[in-house]
This record gives sequence, structure tokens and C-alpha cells, in this order.
Amino acid sequence: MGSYSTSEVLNAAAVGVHHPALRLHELDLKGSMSVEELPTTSGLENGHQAPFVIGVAGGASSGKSTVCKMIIDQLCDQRVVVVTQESFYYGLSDEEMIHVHDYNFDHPDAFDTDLLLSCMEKLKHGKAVDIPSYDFKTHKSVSCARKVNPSDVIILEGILLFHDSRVRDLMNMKIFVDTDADVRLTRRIRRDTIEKGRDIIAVLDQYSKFVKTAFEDFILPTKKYADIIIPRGADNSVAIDLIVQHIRTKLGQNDLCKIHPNLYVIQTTYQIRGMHTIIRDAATTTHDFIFYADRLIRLVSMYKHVSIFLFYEWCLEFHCGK
Ligand SMILES: Nc1ncnc2c1ncn2[C@@H]1O[C@H](COP(=O)(O)OP(=O)(O)O)[C@@H](O)[C@H]1O
Ligand SMILES: Nc1ccn([C@@H]2O[C@H](COP(=O)(O)O)[C@@H](O)[C@H]2O)c(=O)n1
Repeated sequence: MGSYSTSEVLNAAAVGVHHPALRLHELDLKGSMSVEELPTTSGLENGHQAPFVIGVAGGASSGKSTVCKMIIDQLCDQRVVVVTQESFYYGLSDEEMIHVHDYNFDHPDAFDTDLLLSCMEKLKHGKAVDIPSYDFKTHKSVSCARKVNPSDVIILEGILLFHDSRVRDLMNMKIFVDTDADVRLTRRIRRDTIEKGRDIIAVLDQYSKFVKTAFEDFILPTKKYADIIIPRGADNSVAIDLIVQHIRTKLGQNDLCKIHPNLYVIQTTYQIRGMHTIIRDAATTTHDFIFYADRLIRLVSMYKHVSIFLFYEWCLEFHCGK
């Protein structure tokens, strides 16, 4: 990597937030990189701009909704909608209601993930959808669904959002809110007793029987899928500022695409950021500059949807008869 230490390139690429997705193998800039793999921000193929989808997962009462609210407040000039995973809880049957204390609301099977996927598919394609409303008192969906209109940004929030790969694949950015277990439990007791009117013994029973185990078995293992981990949740305003900054950059690119319909913006990857860092550095050797500049130009000129270079077939006949 020429005269660059790993930490220099890492510093240039990382944005300051704990970023588990940044791995050394991604900095193998000279390795093969398929142009086909590079997405663009242009949504021209289907005539509308695909929304920027953010997934926010983490334990119950970790502060997910509060983090979402802070992001929305800062993105005040954008159309943002929040879709919560809890809207997709299966309603309990009469039989299940009798044994409600034995029902595991923290298991992946408690959610109608197929319905969530179909709602998200519609939203992603610019269609309004009816999102079910869930009642934590009756443990059932209520009849008045919530109409959600297509937006620039969709925030998907819920404890088990990173569990199913089909749901993860919908997301442009995955955030895990990482709050200590004792803080989560304290907040849960306060919320469930005061806001949901539940009995404290039942809250503690549910926690030790299902919530704690499900966190360890299903939620914590999905932390590895996160692009960004926010320690301390909403208290971490630095992380939230950086996330909002990143979203603004992405949305800015979408805006450019709206103004210039023939503009394709190749989405930044760590490889691209690393190459930019290298070619901008005055200490870069001529050889490295040519190598990385060439790679960057190739990415632009070879992109499968960008027909900026027209090719004509010519048949040349030489005097010698060839
Ligand atoms: N940083 C914080 N400091 C104090 N209380 C908080 C903080 N973040 C969240 N809370 C409170 O904790 C409870 C759970 O937070 P919430 O954002 O709803 O978590 P989640 O969506 O993960 O269940 C709420 O009553 C909320 O007001
Ligand atoms: N009828 C229900 C449904 C869910 N829960 C609990 O809610 C928690 C998830 O919600 P957050 O807002 O905290 O993410 C989860 O731990 C379920 O146990 C419930 O108690 N009753």
C-alpha cells in the first residue's frame, strides 16, 4: 500500500463512530473489485428514487425509539417515516391469551416477518401502505391501521430486525443500540409498570423467563451485522450527529440525481474512499497515483449502466488485402 500505514487509511475511512463493518480485508485496494457490485444512487430504472432505509436494532428498552426520534429531529427538512417491528407482532389467540405469561414475545417467531417484508417492498417502490397497529394491553392488532406514505428515509426499528437476512438486505444502514443490561431492565420496569400498567412481579418474571435469554440467544448475536454500534444509546449525541451527517450526504446525492436525471453517483465503499485518500496525498508515489487513479476511472467508465462511451464496430481493410 505504498507509503501508507493501515491506521492512516483507517483514519481516513472511519467516521469516528464504532464501526465494526470496517475490516482490514476491505482495504485490500489492489485486490479484484467487481464493478457489477457497485450500486449507484440513481433510481431511474423504475422512475423514482429508492428511499434510504435505516435499521435500528438492540435490546428492549435500550433506547431505540429515542435514538430514532433524535435522528428524525435532526433530519427536519427530509420526509422520514418510522416503521416499528412491534406493529408486526402476531395477535394472540384466545388459547394463548389464557397462558399469556408463557408466551415469548422476544422470540423471532412472534413476528409476522412476511407481512413486514411485503409492506417494506411497497414503501421502497414508492407506494403508500397500511401498517398494522399493535396493542400491548390486548396483545392483538387493533383495527385502525396506520397509513404510511413513501418517504426519502424509512427508519425500521425493533429488537429483532437484524435476525432475518431478508429484512437486513432491505437496509442501507444498520445501527445497533448497545445499552447495558441493568439500564435496560431498570427502564423496562419503569415503562411496563407506569406506561403499560403491568405488575412488577410479572415484569420481572417475563424478564428472567424470556427477555434476558432471548437477548443473549437472538438479539446480541445480530450485533455483528450492524454498520454502526451506538454505546449508551441516546446519550451518545456524537454518534447520532455523525449518523445524521452520513444520511444527509446520501440524500444529497439523491437530490443531485433528481436535478440531473442522467447522473449516476457510484456509492462510496471503503475501497473507493481509500483510493481517494491515496491519490489526494502529496506523498503518494507517481506509480501509486497512476495505479489508483486508473482504478477509479475504470470504475466510472465500466459501470454497467453508464453508457458514456459509445462503441462502433469498424471493419478496416488494408491495401495488402488484410
Ligand atoms: N438516554 C436515556 N436516558 C434516560 N432515559 C432514556 C434514555 N433513552 C431512553 N430512555 C427512556 O427509556 C425508556 C425506553 O426507551 P426507548 O427509546 O423507548 O427504548 P426502546 O425503543 O429500545 O424500547 C423510555 O421511557 C425512554 O424515555
Ligand atoms: N404484547 C407484548 C409485546 C411485546 N412485549 C415486549 O416488548 C419488548 C419489545 O419492545 P421494545 O419497544 O422494548 O423494543 C419485548 O422485549 C417484549 O417482551 C410485551 O411485553 N408484550
